[in-house]
Amino acid sequence: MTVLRFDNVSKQYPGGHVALTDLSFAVNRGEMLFVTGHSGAGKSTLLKLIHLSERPTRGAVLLGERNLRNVSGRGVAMHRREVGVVYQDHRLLTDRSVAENVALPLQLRGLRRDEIRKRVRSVLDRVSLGARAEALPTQLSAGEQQRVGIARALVGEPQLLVADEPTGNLDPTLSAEIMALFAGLPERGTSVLVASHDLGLVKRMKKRVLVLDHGRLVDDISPEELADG
Ligand SMILES: Nc1ncnc2c1ncn2[C@@H]1O[C@H](COP(=O)(O)OP(=O)(O)OP(=O)(O)O)[C@@H](O)[C@H]1O
Repeated sequence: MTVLRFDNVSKQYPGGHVALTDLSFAVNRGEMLFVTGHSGAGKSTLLKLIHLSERPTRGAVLLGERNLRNVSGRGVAMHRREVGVVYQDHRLLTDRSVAENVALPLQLRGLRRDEIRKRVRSVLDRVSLGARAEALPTQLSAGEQQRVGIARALVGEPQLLVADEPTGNLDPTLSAEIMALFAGLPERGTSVLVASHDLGLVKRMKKRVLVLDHGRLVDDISPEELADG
């Protein structure tokens, strides 16, 4: 089953810069893949089209059956419930505890307090932070902070998780830990799309890799090809 599809997508920013040209690919349910490429290749732009921070100039982006062109107003918030986003700088609220940060998306949806507590506890256990629920983000290590960001993106049980350079600020050991966490998500049905310019890290994961070059999709490497290499 296809979760995400790009059909001949191009993106030109106001001012004329062409960030993506005629991009087509599909992501299956429970698939993990990377998008890589040099700085400015268009990785962040691709992710922004998925969580509707940007719109394509041409072509169509579909989440399941839904063409995102037809999503606007309140539909944007609804759409973002189905797409979890992890940022490099994790964007946590520093005056709220770990548990409060993770609870936020569910509070915005108006879930009951006991339901929120249950879900937050469960997702913090999944990222091995059950014991740090009451800590403030500033009391955590960089890797732990990133795991809180991941928990916040997962707590709403999105069908797709997108992450933009999620290990950009982490050392190699912590980066590998975070990647292992992502790699476990597809087992539970969540598809994962990670943008990273760290080719060494990407290759070690032996997952599908989309390669962008100046906004064009120049390679779509299967896990089998990487396993052979
Ligand atoms: N809001 C914007 N307005 C105009 N041009 C933009 C805008 N955002 C990005 N660009 C340009 O589009 C191109 C692709 O940018 P994008 O951020 O998608 O690349 P990237 O592969 O994520 O790069 P990096 O690895 O450095 O984050 C770049 O040339 C960038 O300068």
